[in-house]
Amino acid sequence: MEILSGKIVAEAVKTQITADTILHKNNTGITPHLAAILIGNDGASETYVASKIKNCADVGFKSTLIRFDGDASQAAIEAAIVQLNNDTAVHGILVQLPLPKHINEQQIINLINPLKDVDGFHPISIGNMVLGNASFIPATPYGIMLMLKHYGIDTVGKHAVVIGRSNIVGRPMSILLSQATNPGNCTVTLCHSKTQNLKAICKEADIVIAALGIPGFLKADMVKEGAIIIDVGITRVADSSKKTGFAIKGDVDFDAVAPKASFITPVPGGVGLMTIAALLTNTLTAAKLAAQ
Ligand SMILES: Nc1nc2c(c(=O)[nH]1)N[C@@H](CN(C=O)c1ccc(C(=O)N[C@@H](CCC(=O)O)C(=O)O)cc1)CN2
Repeated sequence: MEILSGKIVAEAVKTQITADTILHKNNTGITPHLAAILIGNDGASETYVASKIKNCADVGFKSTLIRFDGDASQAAIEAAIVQLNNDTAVHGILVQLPLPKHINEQQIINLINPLKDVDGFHPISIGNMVLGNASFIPATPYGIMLMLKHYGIDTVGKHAVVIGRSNIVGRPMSILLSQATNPGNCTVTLCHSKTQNLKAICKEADIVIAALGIPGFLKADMVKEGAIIIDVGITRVADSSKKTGFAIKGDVDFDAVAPKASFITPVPGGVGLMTIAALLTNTLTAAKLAAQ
């Protein structure tokens, strides 16, 4: 069994981005610039956005954080997006999810200029991804693809089971793994809360992507010997032994599943870190596109 380290791969991706950013600055005089919108004060979202801002600085990007109170109006958030769309010094825009219940999420996403849609959530980005055209790929599935590639894992012809059909992870992951690339070229089964015989389906899988948000859901008796296990879960579970008061738990029962796996991602230190690395990759691409 080999652990797929998000820490190692994300560092490698960031080293490459740092070098490319220096080149881009030397050639164009332009510094890639990411704008992040954070609404409310959800603890996990605060952590992820803070990490995005820090990582931008690490690779030589500019970043701007725009904060709204949790009761901000749809109109106020939309006005901020329009302003960022019109700001030629900003290359990438993201709105941290989830949003407060009173905000229409799709309407917000639809408003982002697709050329600055570094989260890859805009319908144009999703459409291009499905068609196999150049596009911004949602950061978590993109990060997983970068990780599989880094470790030289051959996925061609393999049966991949994706558990979870969210627009930001499961659904795009199923599309990417089905594309005629390597990683890719998988036969994909996309499972969700209404799937029958989930255990039997998982047991058939050469690759399992667990992205359902239930800590420890994937047990050892649900996976076959030698399977590749990718854990997308990042649930905060109360843990008084931690300074923070919580532990981060994946969707995989790691200790029980790891001995059966050929490769497995840890939580923390796996897919989460790749999400940030992929976002940086998309932001540099957006800056390069703007300079053309
Ligand atoms: N606008 C977006 N919102 C959300 C996305 C996204 O891609 N775009 N994905 C997730 C959250 N997410 C990024 O925003 C994210 C999740 C996890 C991590 C990460 O680094 N995890 C670490 C642990 C960090 C910690 O909690 O201490 C790890 O797994 O090692 C980064 C980004 C939902 N929202």
